[in-house]
Amino acid sequence: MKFKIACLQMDIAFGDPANNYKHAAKLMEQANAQKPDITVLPELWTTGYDLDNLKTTAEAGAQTAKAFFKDAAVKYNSHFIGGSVANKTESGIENTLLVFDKNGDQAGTYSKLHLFKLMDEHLHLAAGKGKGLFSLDDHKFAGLICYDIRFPEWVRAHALDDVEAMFVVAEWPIQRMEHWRALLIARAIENQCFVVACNRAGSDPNNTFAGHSMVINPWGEVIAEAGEGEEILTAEIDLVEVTEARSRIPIFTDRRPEFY
Ligand SMILES: NC(=O)CCC(=O)C(=O)O
Repeated sequence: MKFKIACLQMDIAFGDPANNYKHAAKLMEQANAQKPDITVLPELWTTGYDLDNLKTTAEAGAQTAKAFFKDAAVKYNSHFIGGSVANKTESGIENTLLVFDKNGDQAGTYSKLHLFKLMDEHLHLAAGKGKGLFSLDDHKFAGLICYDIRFPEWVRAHALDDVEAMFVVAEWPIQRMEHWRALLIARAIENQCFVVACNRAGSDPNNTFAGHSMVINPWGEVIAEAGEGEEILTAEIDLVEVTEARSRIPIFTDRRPEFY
């Protein structure tokens, strides 16, 4: 099955959800010209990394974002990997990815498991507890958030659940852009799956972000890559390539987990 993907590599206004909602809505309207099957947004796109003010800007149960994606999915007849938002839960504020299918039904959710100390996440956020698995059109996918890509064992745990594409939403700074590219390509090669990675563009008071959203095939070939600025990156993925790669080099049956 083929899916047309649109990554909304948006700039994000620091701590200003109202403006970010307006801006995301405008980009969705523009992306609709390409009629994407799956639309992807970046990490913490409603607030950016304004972590000091999350107590006021985080949404209880991510309710506003959920209503926004429910409407957008039906309006644009697109599945949404709705980036992540600051989500007030009983355990604290989580960095939560939302997935809505094109009928407007929530298809998945995942709260970031690995908190990134270099950007103070551990001081403001509560870590998630489960995997980011979901299905769209009877295909298995996974959602990962930014720093998660530095944990190959976490990504592999999803691949072992027969995932065919991993969606990574991020706010990855430009200083470590070469890590971003290398890690994403490695995760695609070693798990023989598509990797669709949507980063943000622009700057906040502490960081300039890399952009360079990417779509990578199961051979590790970059089939689409954005520049540094705001951009809608589109690409088509054909999941038959996952089956082909996995039968040509059968790493999943050749594994020797009894020795690991
Ligand atoms: N938002 C993040 O998780 C950033 C991760 C990052 O920059 C890294 O180098 O890892």
